[in-house]
Amino acid sequence: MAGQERIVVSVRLRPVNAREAERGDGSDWECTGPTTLAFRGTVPERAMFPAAYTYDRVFSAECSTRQVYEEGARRVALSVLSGINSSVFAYGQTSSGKTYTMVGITELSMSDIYDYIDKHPEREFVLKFSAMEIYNEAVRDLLSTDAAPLRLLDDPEKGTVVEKLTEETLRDKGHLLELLAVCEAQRQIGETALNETSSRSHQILRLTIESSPKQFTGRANSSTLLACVNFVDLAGSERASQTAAAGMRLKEGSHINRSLLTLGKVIRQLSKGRNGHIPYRDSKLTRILQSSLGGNARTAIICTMSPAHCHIEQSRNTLLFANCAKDVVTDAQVNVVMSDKALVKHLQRELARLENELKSPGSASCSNHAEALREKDELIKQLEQQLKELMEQKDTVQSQLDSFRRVASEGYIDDCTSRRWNERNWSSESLPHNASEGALSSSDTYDATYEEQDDFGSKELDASHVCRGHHHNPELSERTARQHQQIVEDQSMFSLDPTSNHNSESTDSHHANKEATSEASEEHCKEVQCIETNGLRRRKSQVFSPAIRSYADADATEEKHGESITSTTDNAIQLFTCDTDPSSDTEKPKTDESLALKRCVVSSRDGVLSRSRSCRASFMVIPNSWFDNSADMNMTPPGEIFKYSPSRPEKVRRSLYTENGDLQNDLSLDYPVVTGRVESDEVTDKSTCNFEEEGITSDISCVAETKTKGCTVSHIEKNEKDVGADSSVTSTESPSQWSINFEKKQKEIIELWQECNVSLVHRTYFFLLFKGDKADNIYLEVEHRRLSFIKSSFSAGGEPNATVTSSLRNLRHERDMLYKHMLKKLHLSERESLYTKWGIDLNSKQRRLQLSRRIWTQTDMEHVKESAALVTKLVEHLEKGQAIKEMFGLSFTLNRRDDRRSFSWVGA
Ligand SMILES: Nc1ncnc2c1ncn2[C@@H]1O[C@H](COP(=O)(O)OP(=O)(O)OP(=O)(O)O)[C@@H](O)[C@H]1O
Repeated sequence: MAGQERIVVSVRLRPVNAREAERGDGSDWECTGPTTLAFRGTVPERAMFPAAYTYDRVFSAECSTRQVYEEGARRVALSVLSGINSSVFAYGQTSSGKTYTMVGITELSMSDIYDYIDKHPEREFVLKFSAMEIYNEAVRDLLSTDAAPLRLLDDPEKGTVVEKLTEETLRDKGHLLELLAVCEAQRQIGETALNETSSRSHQILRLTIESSPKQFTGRANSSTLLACVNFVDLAGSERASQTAAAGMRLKEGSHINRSLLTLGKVIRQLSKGRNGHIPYRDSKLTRILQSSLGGNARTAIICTMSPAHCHIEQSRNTLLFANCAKDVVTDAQVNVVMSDKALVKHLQRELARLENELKSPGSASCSNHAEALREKDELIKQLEQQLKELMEQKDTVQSQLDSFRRVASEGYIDDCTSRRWNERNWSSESLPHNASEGALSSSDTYDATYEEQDDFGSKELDASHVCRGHHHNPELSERTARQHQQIVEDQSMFSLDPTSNHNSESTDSHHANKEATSEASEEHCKEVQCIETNGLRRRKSQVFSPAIRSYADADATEEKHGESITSTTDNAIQLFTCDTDPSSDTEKPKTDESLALKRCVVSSRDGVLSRSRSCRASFMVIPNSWFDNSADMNMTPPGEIFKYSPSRPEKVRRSLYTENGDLQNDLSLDYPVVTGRVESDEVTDKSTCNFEEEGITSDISCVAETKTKGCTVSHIEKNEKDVGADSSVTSTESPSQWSINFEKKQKEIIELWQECNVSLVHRTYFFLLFKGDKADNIYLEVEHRRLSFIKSSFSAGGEPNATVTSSLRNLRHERDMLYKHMLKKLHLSERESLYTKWGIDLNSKQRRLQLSRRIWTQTDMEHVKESAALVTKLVEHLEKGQAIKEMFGLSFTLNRRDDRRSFSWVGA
């Protein structure tokens, strides 16, 4: 588009004027082609000059000014519209037609420029016009009446500028014509011998054009173009002597020549290249036109000639000048105004436009804006309303949450805990000790509810809710029922909450444990609910031993207080509050809700089973349900579970077996059934292992050992003798048959453990505890049925349910816990040995994790034994209570006044 290019040089011959014709001075020049001018004259020195001259274009006398313009100047002149500076010169001797040509070219250019503007409405054009005259090396403003010469200033960016030069912004084309007329009038005109209207000055008409897009379409398209075009009508180039001027005219000629001579020098120098000094500053003319002469401009020079023979010398000079000019190279560039400036201008225009619109309220755009504002106002109102509603909902929920938390953390739990503790005290004081302990039925373990909620407070809340019977927020009933509906299906429903029946430190330790308990332990800390039947309660007092009667008496007392006993049908199942605080009689659950909550219950037909008093069980106790024949199972160390009283077995038997010696039908119910344990003080005192005296062992073996410490086996065996044929389960089997049955049952249980995702510690505990003793049959039987029930609940609905998911999660938590303990409990050598033994690459990553994931994953006996041994190893040296919290939330508490201490089955 632009760049280095040569000055466009053309030559125009004017016609022979009348004066020349009168002298018979014919034309010596002939345009032999569009670009060639040939000398046809006859002169002696002809051989010294070229016969033909070639330029970009030569125009004969017959050519019109329009043709000269279009073919010799138009492209250059209109470059200004593209942001390129341009200049059109007329060079020639006086009376050769310079003014005649330039006037025409200027007008035509202006016309084309306005046409262009009209054809480009998308852009905005600003035209400014200025005119100056260089006369006797003085610059004068042709648009000003002030004849004072103007100074030339050097601007770093613009180059040479004429100080205080008038610059008129053109309104339209007519305005321009007016100004041109003014310039014509202002130009110094002096009559010479050659040209009666000879221009004695150099005239420069300058049109500056700035254009920019009217609409802002991005910074890339927002550039403003700024350029100027100079129309230069030089004074005559003839020598001063030739003008026959004298005096004032002589002076004019010398100045004229000075500028012209400098112009010639500059052109000649430029034609040779830019290496040498270019004497721009030697004259006003060359200073002002510096950029047009070899600078950032596109230039056209039209050399005018008189064809008359008498002007042959001047004509040759003109042609020599033209020859030099055509070798001059300029470097035209598009002048782009900085985009930021253009942007500012655009924004200013946009601001002005908007201001105008605002001043005109009825305008369409203003109407649109008003509509938009109304819509936005509506939207804001709607959003504000929504926000208000949301805030109200938030406040409501927050209030409820606060209430729940308050109830859970302060009221219910504390009440519940204290009531439990009070109850224990109360029971201990008002009832024979074992009655209060034995009053709790292992059936509770099946009532264990497993809160699936993550929120500990919520769990606590519901726990307390159940514990307190119906001393609760009625709004929670439905929710609690739903939760229990799910919870009870969970394997963890067999969990017993370790916090429920803690020792004398229970309340404090409960809260302390709450904080210290890990997530896993929280998962394992579950609530249980106590459900029993009226029939059971009623028959209990008739069938059980005095100790039981004592308990029944306590129940009677409770009933007297209106507590939880629902007088419905025998089959009616009632939710029973865990903590039978007489003071909370009025807070007992309603029968309907009890029914809604029932899942794992003791049937009313199970009239011989002891009633449950314990509402809380912990994880490991479910299984323990079957040796948890004690109502205070969760307050009893594992070993004590087996401390059947010599005087009690019959009642135990009766609670487990029908009169025919068969297991109670309850054991074959769909609901898991647990046996009850009832102890008398006397029996307990005699049979219960004294953990303090004996120093409770700190590993799982203690359980087995305890079991064999004459607390259970001998009594059971004795019981069997007592019961005799009544115990069909065992009495009908020979030792060898029992051994076979045991292995078969054990194998099935192991399989069921795997299928039911039973706690690994429970498996270990159970596996190590029951190794084939004949008296264990009942436990095996109950465990088997319990697991069968769980398995059936797993597949209820034909697909895995939440219970399965929950059990798997718990199992994973337990594995994680074992994984964590590996590092603490196993030396590196032990671990490496285990890795090798269990087929884990010693170099593999997550070796411990792999190991934890493989424990109890198979059912072959070898794997089971190894798994049990490993689990035992991992949990054996735990600090007192730690296992409870972190693994099982299990605490067997010796709930005796003289032996109130927390006991973990994994060690004290
Ligand atoms: N191509 C042309 N056709 C017809 N007439 C012309 C042509 N060129 C010039 N003339 C006439 O010649 C006369 C002198 O022309 P002009 O004034 O333009 O010369 P000039 O070069 O400007 O002289 P000066 O330098 O003295 O001003 C004018 O009367 C003009 O009308």
